[in-house]
Amino acid sequence: MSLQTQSLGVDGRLVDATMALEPGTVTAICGPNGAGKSTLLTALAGLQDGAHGDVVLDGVDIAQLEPRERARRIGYLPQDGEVAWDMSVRNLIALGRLPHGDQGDSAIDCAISALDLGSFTGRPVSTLSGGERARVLLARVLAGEPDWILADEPLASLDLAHQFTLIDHLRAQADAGAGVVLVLHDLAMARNHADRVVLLDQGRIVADAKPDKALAARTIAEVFKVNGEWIGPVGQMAFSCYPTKKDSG
Ligand SMILES: Nc1ncnc2c1ncn2[C@@H]1O[C@H](COP(=O)(O)OP(=O)(O)OP(=O)(O)O)[C@@H](O)[C@H]1O
Repeated sequence: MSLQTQSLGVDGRLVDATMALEPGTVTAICGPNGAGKSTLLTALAGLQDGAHGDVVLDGVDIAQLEPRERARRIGYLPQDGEVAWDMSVRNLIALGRLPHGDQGDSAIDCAISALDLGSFTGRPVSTLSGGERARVLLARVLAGEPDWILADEPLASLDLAHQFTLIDHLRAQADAGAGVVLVLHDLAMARNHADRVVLLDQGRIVADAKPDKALAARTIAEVFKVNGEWIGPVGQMAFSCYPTKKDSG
């Protein structure tokens, strides 16, 4: 169940990304705006136009996989998920079963419960708030029960309670053997909840290590140009930024 890349690149956007992702773990991809996080995640899903190099899933180049097989194995949530046409929440989530060609009621129910969507199932998607819609789109991915869950900023529009519910659920998926790869802007979420952080800057991997190493304060200062320090107990840390100096003149 390994997912590996070799010299993965997209001209002008991603350079020579080589890594081996582990099933059963949560990996966070972090970095400043424009660093190449979404490009890397999309390429990992085999969906990035113009990508060169290799993405290998269990020894097979994903470019060789039939799209339906690839979709069964890799669930991908893009950054700004669009809903092409209006339908009920349950029907949209059920689309996650398409690669399997079955109804998958228990998987759909499980995804609905994981994302706390029980009271929304009959609602048209067009009537949901942004955060509610984001949860539905993620539930569609989970309903497909993929081996790999690749999600681009899945926490971005969720309130605090739903962020933690989702992180707990993704951790449970990893504990059950799935590989979880998340683009995260929230460095504290990455530090506290990921097993590993891949840090990108200007299209290059500048760190690939356990969160405390990849997100050391010195590295954050170099990459994000923000000085500060980690505070709080392990597992509940926050990054406290130092005030920016202002010119007195
Ligand atoms: N379709 C495109 N064509 C050309 N360049 C693009 C395209 N999409 C993104 N880029 C550029 O590629 C680089 C990487 O973009 P990417 O979306 O991967 O960054 P990111 O790290 O996910 O950024 P953010 O945190 O802002 O979402 C950026 O410089 C971006 O402007």
